[in-house]
This record gives sequence, C-alpha cells and structure tokens, in this order.
Amino acid sequence: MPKVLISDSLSPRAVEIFRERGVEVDVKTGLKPEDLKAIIGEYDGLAIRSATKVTKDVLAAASRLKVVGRAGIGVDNVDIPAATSRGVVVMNTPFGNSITTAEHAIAMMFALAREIPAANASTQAGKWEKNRFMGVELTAKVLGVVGCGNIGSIVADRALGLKMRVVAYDPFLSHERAVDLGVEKVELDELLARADFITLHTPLTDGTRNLINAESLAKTRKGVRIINCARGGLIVEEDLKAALESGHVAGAALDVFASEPAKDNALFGMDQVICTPHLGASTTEAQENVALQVAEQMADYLVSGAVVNALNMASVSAEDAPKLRPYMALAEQLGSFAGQITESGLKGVTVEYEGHVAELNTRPLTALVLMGLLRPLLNSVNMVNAPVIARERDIEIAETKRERASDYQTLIRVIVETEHRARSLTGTLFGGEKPRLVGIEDVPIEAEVSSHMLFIRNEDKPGFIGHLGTTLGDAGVNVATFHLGRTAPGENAIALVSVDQPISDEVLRKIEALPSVVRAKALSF
Ligand SMILES: NC(=O)C1=CN([C@@H]2O[C@H](COP(=O)(O)OP(=O)(O)OC[C@H]3O[C@@H](n4cnc5c(N)ncnc54)[C@H](O)[C@@H]3O)[C@@H](O)[C@H]2O)C=CC1
Ligand SMILES: O=C(O)C(=O)COP(=O)(O)O
Repeated sequence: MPKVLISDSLSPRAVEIFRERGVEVDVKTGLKPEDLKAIIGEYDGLAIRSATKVTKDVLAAASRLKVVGRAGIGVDNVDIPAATSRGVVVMNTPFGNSITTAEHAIAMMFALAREIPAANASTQAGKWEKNRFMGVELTAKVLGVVGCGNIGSIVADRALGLKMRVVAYDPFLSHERAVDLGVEKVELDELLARADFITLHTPLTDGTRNLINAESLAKTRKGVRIINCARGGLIVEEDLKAALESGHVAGAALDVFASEPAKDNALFGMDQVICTPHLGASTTEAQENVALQVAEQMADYLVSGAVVNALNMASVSAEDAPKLRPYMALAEQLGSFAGQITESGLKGVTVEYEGHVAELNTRPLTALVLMGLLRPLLNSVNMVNAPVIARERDIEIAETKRERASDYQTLIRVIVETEHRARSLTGTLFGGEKPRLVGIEDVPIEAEVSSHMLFIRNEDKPGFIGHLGTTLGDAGVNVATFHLGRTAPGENAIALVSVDQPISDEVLRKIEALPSVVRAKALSF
C-alpha cells in the first residue's frame, strides 16, 4: 500500500481521501529539515503547503518518493529540477485557492485605502481619533496588476467592479485576453508610472525576484500603495522601507515576506505597513478545495498512474491510465532496444503512433520511449526527466499519429536518427496487452522481448542457424526462443534470440566471427 506524509497543516479531508483511496497516511507538521530528511525515505508521497522546503537534500534522502503534492499554487519551496532528475512528479492545485487569494488582495487594498488596521487598534484603545484617519477612494483610481494569470485576473475583475481602472503588465497576457478581461495591457514602466495601487501576482522565479526595488520604486507615482499577496522575494524589503520612510510610497500591505515565518522584519512596526502572516489562501473554502484536490491527485497517481496538474510531467487522465499501461511497457522496450543498438550520437527521435494507440494521450509514451532510449547512456534517466534530458542534448523529438490502422490494429514505431543513419523499430500489443516486436528496420519479425537477448544482422545463407546454435551450445548458453526475419530470400536477415543468461563478450566475439554474421549485439531488458 503506498504511504504518504502530510508535512504541513492540511484540511482533515485530505487524510480521509487518502484512506478512502487505499493510501496509508501520516501527518507530521512542523518538522525541522533534518527531521524530514530522517523520515522521508519511508514515503511514496509528500503533501505540503508553503512551509515545508523540499530541497535537493531532502529529495536525495527520499528513496521511495514518487510524488510531491502542493496543496496550493506556488511551488517555489520545491526544487523542481532536483525532483525531476530523481523522477519525482511535482503537482499543485492551480485553481483551488485563487479566488480566496484574490479576495485577500482586495481586502488588503481596502485596508490600505482606509487604514483599517490602525483605525481599529486606535479605536479599541479608546482614542477615537476621527481626524487622524483620512482615507482615499478607490473609484476611478488606477490599479496596476503585475502578473495577470489566474489570481491577477480575478483581482482585475473585482477591481473593475469597484469602478477602478485596471492596467496590467504580464508578458504572457495576449491583447485578446486583456480585452476580454477589460484591462489595459501595458509595459512595466508604464504601469509603475500610472498606478495608484500596485498589486503583485506573479510566481517567484529568477525573472521576478526583486522586481520591486529602488529603481522600479523610483518610477512609481508619489503616494502609490503596494500590495503583495504573491511572494516576499518579489520585493526588496529594504528598498521598500526606504521609499516608505521618504513618503514616496504611501503604504504597503504585505501577506508574504522574503523570509518566512517572518517573526522579525525590517518593515514591521511602520505605521503605513499592514501585514498578515501568509493568509492569502487561508479560508475554509480554499483549504477544503486544495486539500481535497491534492489528495485525489496524489492518490490517483500512486494507485493508478493518473497524472493531473503536474509541473514536470505530461498529464495522464484516470480514464487513460489503465489503457496506457500495456503500451507503456511496449514504449519502454522499443526505446530501450533502439538505445542499445544505436552506437553513434543521437540526433532525433520520431515516434509514430498508428491505430488504437493514436487515440490515446501519447505524450507519456513518448517520454517512456526516450527513457528507454537514453538509459543505456545515463543511469539516472526516468520517465519524468527523459524529455528534459533529450532536449538538453539537442535531440529532436517528434510524434506523429495516424488513427487508421495498417496491418496491425495498433502500432508504435520508433525511428532513431543518428549522425550516420536512421533505424526503426516497430511494436504492437497482442491480445490488447502483450507487447510484441513486429519490425526491426525493414525486416518483419514477431518476437517477445525478454531479459537477455541476442540481436544479429546476417546474410540469409544456409548454415547460419546451425553455426549459431553450436556456438551458443558450446558456451553453455540456453536458447529460450529463436526468431528469424528477412526482407526477401537471400537478402537482409535478422535473428533475435532470447537466452536464459547474459551473453559474455567472449561469446559475442565468437558469434561475430561466424560466417554470414554482419553484426551481433547482446541486449538486456
Ligand atoms: N499569498 C498566498 O497565500 C498565495 C500566493 N500565491 C502566489 O500567487 C502566484 C500567482 O498565482 P496564479 O495567479 O495562480 O498563477 P498563474 O500562473 O495563473 O499567473 C501568474 C502570472 O504571472 C505572469 N508572469 C510570469 N512572469 C512574469 C513577469 N516577469 N512579469 C509579469 N508577469 C509575469 C505569468 O504570465 C502568469 O500569467 C503564485 O505563484 C503564488 O506564488 C498563490 C496562492 C496563495
Ligand atoms: O498556494 C500558494 O501559493 C500559497 O502561497 C498558499 O500558501 P499556504 O498553502 O497557505 O502556505
């Protein structure tokens, strides 16, 4: 039974769902990094929010880990490249808390405009300072939305409802989408120059880190108010402090901080600053949503292989997962076979899907072909990192699909291009589930892949089988199955032999020296 650790505070619905789906679950929150490292080796899945840091170190200790599930959106606390290279799928719940977080940003904007937290504290202290608090109206003010994705666009929609004018900076926002949303798409400098309020909604990446700094603040209007419900690292806190002290920035409302938990921060204690402890996603509704979604997604992956909302792997629906399973074995075998007979540098791989298989989501199958292909070169390759590694090595990857079947009802063909030539391998499923090789280059064959195999290209001449049988027999190698194929009598031929034990280099050399043998290769699967 797969076992999952929940290491941040999640709604109890998550535990219920894991158990209902046949996944064992432990809840251990507030673990120190070394404590997490000490126990992570026991688990197949790790469910987190923003507090747990899934570092390279933690992943190195996670020998069984298959999936990290983020009950929420931001995954900057997960080392995704390290997870990818270890074959760990990282998933999040991209929509479950977006409305709630957008509402928090709007609440922060009102709180800033009317100084509600300070007015509350003063009133409850019995001061009745009616003349101290003079707010600003939101109507007709310009709201600058930096990052107009899921949350940014909900914020924009709410702000338009408040009769604000909304300008948005987001390099990936199309003009059509901007028009649909009713926002004006602008460049960052224009947003900075025009906005009365600026609200941040980008992920924290190398491209967005320190986006709000002394230089960008200098381009803003005097009296601007800044809201950050995205990630602390988007703002250089010291620069914001200086701009608040000088009076250039009138106020800042911050839900997130460069270092969290933020128990001590340069911006604390300033009159114009409003803080909440990373509460953007903290509503009953959002927490139910994300806990339920993450538990369902992780359990589906661990139990049936379905992949939804993964950040480092192609999706596989729960409906497709059982249909794909027999093809997964075939795809890996074809890739592995191709990898083992390919001796020079790989330039490109084309995977052709024909018949039934072409109706499925074939991206995971292509990932498995690549995994099989690259494994003879790299031990650490897996289904998750194979496409990344192939791209890093400039291997061109192509997929083609033909839904109409040819001789077989379903077929996968892998064509591998090297500097010197192209080779193809074709396979099908017998009885809907048994992988079979049905073609090696232009030679038809019908063979099952087994642990140890001998692949021979030979001239189609009498005597070959006898010589080969004697050589294997003399070496004490037992033949399990023997398959032959040829293009036409007397022409190109291949032999594919399953043997019960690995073939030594010495035996291989003897086979290569036999008359009629063009090339021989020992394969293992
Ligand atoms: N305070 C909290 O509790 C919460 C914070 N968040 C944060 O909010 C972030 C945004 O969430 P979503 O809107 O769901 O993500 P999203 O992926 O839907 O939108 C992010 C947008 O930022 C844009 N973007 C990327 N780089 C940019 C750049 N350099 N300049 C301008 N725009 C850029 C993207 O094109 C995208 O449209 C999350 O990554 C997370 O860090 C999310 C949920 C709760
Ligand atoms: O979903 C996100 O990105 C958030 O920042 C929410 O964080 P949390 O789950 O409340 O720790």
